[in-house]
Amino acid sequence: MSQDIQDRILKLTTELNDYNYQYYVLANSVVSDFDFDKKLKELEALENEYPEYRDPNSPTLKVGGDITSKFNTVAHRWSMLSLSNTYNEQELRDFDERVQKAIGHPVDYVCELKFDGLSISITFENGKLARAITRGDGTQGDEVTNNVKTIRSIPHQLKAGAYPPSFDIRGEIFMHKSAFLRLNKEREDNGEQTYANPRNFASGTIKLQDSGEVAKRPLDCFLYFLYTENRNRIFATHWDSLQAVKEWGFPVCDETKLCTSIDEVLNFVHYWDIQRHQLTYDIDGIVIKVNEYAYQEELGFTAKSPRWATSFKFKAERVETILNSISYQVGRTGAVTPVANLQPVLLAGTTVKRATLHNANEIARLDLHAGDTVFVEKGGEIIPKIIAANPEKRPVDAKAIQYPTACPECGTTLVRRDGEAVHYCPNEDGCRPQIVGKMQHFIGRKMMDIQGLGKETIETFYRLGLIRRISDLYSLATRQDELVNLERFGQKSIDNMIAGLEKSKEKPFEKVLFALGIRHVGETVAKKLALHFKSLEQLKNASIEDIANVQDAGIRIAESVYEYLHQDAHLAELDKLAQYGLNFAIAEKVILLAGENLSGKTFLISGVFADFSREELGALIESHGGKMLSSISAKLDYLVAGDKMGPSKLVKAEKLKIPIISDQDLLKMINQN
Ligand SMILES: NC(=O)c1ccc[n+]([C@@H]2O[C@H](COP(=O)([O-])OP(=O)(O)OC[C@H]3O[C@@H](n4cnc5c(N)ncnc54)[C@H](O)[C@@H]3O)[C@@H](O)[C@H]2O)c1
Ligand SMILES: [Zn+2]
Repeated sequence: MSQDIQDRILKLTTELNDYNYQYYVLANSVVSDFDFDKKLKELEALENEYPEYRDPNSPTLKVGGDITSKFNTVAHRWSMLSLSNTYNEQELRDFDERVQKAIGHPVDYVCELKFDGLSISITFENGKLARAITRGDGTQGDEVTNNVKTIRSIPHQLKAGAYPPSFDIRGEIFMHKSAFLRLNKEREDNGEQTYANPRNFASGTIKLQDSGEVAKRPLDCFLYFLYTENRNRIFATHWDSLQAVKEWGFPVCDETKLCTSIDEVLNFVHYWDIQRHQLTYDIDGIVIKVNEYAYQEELGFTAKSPRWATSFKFKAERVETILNSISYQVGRTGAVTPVANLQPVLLAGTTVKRATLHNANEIARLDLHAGDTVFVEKGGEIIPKIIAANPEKRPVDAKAIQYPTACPECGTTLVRRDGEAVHYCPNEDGCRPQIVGKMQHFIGRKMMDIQGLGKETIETFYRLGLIRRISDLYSLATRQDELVNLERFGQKSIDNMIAGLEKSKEKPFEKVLFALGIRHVGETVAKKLALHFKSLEQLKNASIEDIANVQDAGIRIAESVYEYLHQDAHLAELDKLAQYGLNFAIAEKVILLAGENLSGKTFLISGVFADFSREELGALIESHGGKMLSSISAKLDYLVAGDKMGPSKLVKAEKLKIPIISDQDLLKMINQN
């Protein structure tokens, strides 16, 4: 018996420590929060009964750590703890009773949304953002100041005001659902790994080493705790401190409420359990904090969390439905994605018909059988996910789902590389979705941005046998006689398309590299490779190691690029594209000038310029440490204006008194000593 208990404790400890590592360090959820918390509570109960078996490293004793070796480790001035949690009302009432008993009478509570992101502690010295540190193990964390500075809602410098000379402010960094969906889709299209929910995306982003990349992924932040010396001499309550920090310029969530009874707290909880689906970001519960600082001190802390606060966590909505079938979709990089087709069912306000299954591992992990009844949840409240099959409802003789061995589109045997979870169809030149997908990717707005040519036209041209590979697009100019006979394709459309193709030849090397659609090469990787190697010739001569050494590139990307550039068919295609005049090297003027003169300044480019494309100017600014903004706001330092700038931009810039400069002024700034 006691051996059983010891084994169970050991098993739970190991499992939970592993989930923590996956969650905090790798930004990955292997189990649902509910199941994690259930196991943690089971372990806690066992340890209380049999303290002799408690592991000193038990997850019940410590805050899950996110410390990595990538950043400086910095100590917190005030330790940064977790929060106790509950999934039911009675436990919330028990919490209130414990508080009342300790204090001797009812108290006020501040109710806040529990933002589902990662916590951050930001130090301000004399009104200036000095440091930002992740929670880490609660005592010390990773210093990610530069990354946090890219978050627009966080001020870098406070306006003069009545704030203490030195204080820490804590809050949650998160990503809005719309940004998550957009960025994840881009990653999927590029054959890059996707994130399961906005929380994982946000925490993966804050741990990137390249702040430039962080800046491209819009993060947001709400602040909810103030710490400073002698805080309770400045404010009597948490509520008062929140009102003050809002005035100092910090983003504080408006949906925060002061409640005078536990019933009022429960009303707030019930309201948000329904209304949370309307928010533009995810919350996973409600945080309840004792308002009065004096009472907080009276109540104190456990090893892991304050006794004066707790959280009520919402259970992810879960429904049962039937797995009708699985479709296998082939993407443009050849990656095969299994998708579950479900009996339509209502979940968190929308009808769910399909759920992603990621890859063969996921199907095996769920042990899916044909016709299974499955539990479906909305992961991060957005993407439906199959959590488990219900074996009790499995039809007799149901067969386990077998992952296909051949491509559903072209019949080629699928391959799966060592260490990769995804199956690929290797038939790059003969598999329709890959051929068409690659050409559609090539013409995209962020790639070659070819005007006058759309995805459907590509599909049609392919069907008619006019184009089979990217280079065929550039041959269309000399084959107009074949085009004029096409239905619904007049001379004007042809002219537009040819002009669009011609214009695309000006696109810089980095865009061409991205547009080729090499597996795992997204926009940022392409840019880094282009800047580092400067030309296709040099990239071709690079070893896998050389490529992997480029910042954040990594071995998987390096292997993919290397392989691509060592296949005859690709080389022949690249030769043709070079003959058509596409850029396969970085323009020299950009390289020669690289420096730091624009460091810390923000720019927006508008209008057209005689000597530069807008992209060249943007690259020039970035290569000298400047930052590009996408709209005019008070954060903008300079508007670089060319001819034909939109009048509304001009008016807005003038209103905000933003200096308007020419491309020549910009060059002067860059070249000054
Ligand atoms: N699914 C998994 O694999 C897995 C693994 C580890 C942890 N988890 C989940 O994470 C929990 C433990 O994580 P945790 O310690 O960060 O606890 P938590 O996320 O349950 O609660 C504490 C955190 O809430 C956040 N928070 C959001 N809004 C807040 C507000 N208004 N005021 C104060 N804090 C606010 C803060 O970041 C704080 O650190 C577990 O209980 C589990 O649910 C899941
Ligand atoms: Zn195929």
